[in-house]
Amino acid sequence: MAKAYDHLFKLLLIGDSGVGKTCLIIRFAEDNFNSTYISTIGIDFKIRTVDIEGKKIKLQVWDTAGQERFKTITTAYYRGAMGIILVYDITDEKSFENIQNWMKSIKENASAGVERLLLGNKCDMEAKRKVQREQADKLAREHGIRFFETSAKSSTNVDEAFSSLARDILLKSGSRRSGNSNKPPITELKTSDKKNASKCSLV
Ligand SMILES: Nc1nc2c(ncn2[C@@H]2O[C@H](COP(=O)(O)OP(=O)(O)OP(=O)(O)O)[C@@H](O)[C@H]2O)c(=O)[nH]1
Repeated sequence: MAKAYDHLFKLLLIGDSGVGKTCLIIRFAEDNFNSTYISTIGIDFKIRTVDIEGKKIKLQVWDTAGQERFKTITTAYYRGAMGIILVYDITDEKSFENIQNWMKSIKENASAGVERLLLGNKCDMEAKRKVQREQADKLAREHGIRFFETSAKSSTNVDEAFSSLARDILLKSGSRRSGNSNKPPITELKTSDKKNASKCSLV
């Protein structure tokens, strides 16, 4: 029997409580959204297989609780992750300021070569925006990582964000084997990101 996938990548979502980590995963894995807030207890995961560069990539996406009291449990899962998605809420400045602490937590707990991605979620709530796109763009550049504004509610950029991270992991694993890097530079993504940003603010 043919193998159902070519690669299995483990991804992890981290960020403050209430920024929308669970909703992003449910949108990505089940194409669904629920506005009732049920805070995650500990850790959970969902699976979706995507097609990238002709390869079937099975993504095992781990959802962590943002609440401080679960930190000991959740940080134990950092080590096994190949990609970590840092999420803040564009209507909550504190959740953006805390990204620096989440970055620190990655440094302390994750594997050295882990791919990171920054997401500003809830971009459907433009009227309540507190974090400007440019601020997050600057932070992402300082850390040399990609950045998307997303909405789990309107489905904006959710597939794009997960696929982009999976592609970077795939290219990295390929280049590790062949000794060269095919990863498009982060600046090359600017044009498409800008397009998505305007789409985002129109929602
Ligand atoms: N408007 C809007 N609301 C969202 C979006 N994503 C999540 N929410 C709402 O934000 C609240 C929190 O979402 P969750 O996905 O549970 O947040 P979380 O980050 O998993 O929270 P913890 O489990 O406590 O860490 C819920 O009421 C969601 O409906 C979004 O893109 N837009």
